[in-house]
Amino acid sequence: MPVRYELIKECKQSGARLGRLHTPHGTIDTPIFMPVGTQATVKAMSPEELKEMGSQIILSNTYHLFLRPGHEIVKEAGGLHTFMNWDRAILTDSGGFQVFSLSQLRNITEEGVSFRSHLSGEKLFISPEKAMEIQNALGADIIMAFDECPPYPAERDYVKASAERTYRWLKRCISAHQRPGDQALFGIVQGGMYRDLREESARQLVDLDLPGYAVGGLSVGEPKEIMYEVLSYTTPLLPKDKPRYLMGVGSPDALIQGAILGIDMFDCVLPTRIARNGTTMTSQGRVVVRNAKYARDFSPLDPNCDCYTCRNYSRAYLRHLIKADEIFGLRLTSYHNLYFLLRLMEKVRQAIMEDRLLTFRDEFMSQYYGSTH
Ligand SMILES: COC(=O)c1ccc(CCNc2nc3cc4nc(N)[nH]c(=O)c4cc3[nH]2)cc1
Ligand SMILES: [Zn+2]
Repeated sequence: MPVRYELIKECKQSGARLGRLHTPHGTIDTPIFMPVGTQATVKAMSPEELKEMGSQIILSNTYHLFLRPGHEIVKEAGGLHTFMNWDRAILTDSGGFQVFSLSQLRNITEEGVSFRSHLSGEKLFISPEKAMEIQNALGADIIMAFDECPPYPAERDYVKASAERTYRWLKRCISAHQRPGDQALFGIVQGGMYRDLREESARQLVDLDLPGYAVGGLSVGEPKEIMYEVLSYTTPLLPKDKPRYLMGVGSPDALIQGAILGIDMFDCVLPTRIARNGTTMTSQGRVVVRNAKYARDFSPLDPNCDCYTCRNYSRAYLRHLIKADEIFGLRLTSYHNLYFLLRLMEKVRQAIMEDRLLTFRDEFMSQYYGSTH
């Protein structure tokens, strides 16, 4: 059993849970935020810095590593953990979503997806079997089924046919998985924004008794209220004794609301991507530190944060570095944003322990967004 979820406590105020995810590369306290390291590095962060801020699991991408440097090279290096010098847990996404969000000239058939590399333009093809071959070579502790994430909005007929094909692809992934003893394969619930299709997809996946379940097809441009509505009727269909992973989420409010709705795992490029243009998340809300108003602001980025960035540098200095396009600038803002979200999830876990997650949400929302909404 490569990955085992231990349910510690259910929140009395909401659908939130406190859990522990035991993996061959360490134990993860849930609910958890996973920093995204798409190309075998969390951009601008070293493994030591990620450990220092308390990260227990990071995400990498099959699509990107297949294109460059190629999964054979990573395998020859001894796998992703050795290649990137990360001895804690890793989850790899299966490439379905990335093919659609990154490459041109795509054609999707029962067999798989053909596309042109966004790097070289060469014609490539990924099938469920290929996605498993790549992920087995990379060696992540948790791997994702090869699926289609339908666009938003999408016609019901399209979403229905897509979800049915994704289910057939999942069975092919299970058959093609070469390392079920040390890599846990998670299924991905699809079905768009259609309740009956979501319920059917969840039922089919639960019948396969998988080690974990992701909710896919969300955070694709739909209003947050719709995402929350889909979660409110989907997560209760998933087994309590298995981890639930909401893909591609997210912002502080969505992390808290997702936990309230019973999600245990989250990932998003948001904190590191916005850091690179000088946008930071602080206890008082977003601070766009490249803004002229911080030119002479010698106070810390976040007075309530004890991270390396906030203990040693001023907003004026950060603004200067970002404006000067200095690499150290995006390192400092990335470090803080990741630290902020990892601490936020710690506070969420503490609130679940004390049965006061809804109260915590209201307090956080009024501080961060200036109102409870
Ligand atoms: C500044 O912020 C940003 O740049 C930024 C970019 C993208 C997202 C959204 C990411 N959303 C998302 N990632 C996803 C990854 C997925 N993977 C699979 N296999 N299947 C899915 O069904 C799926 C859905 C997703 N939805 C959020 C934020
Ligand atoms: Zn900080």
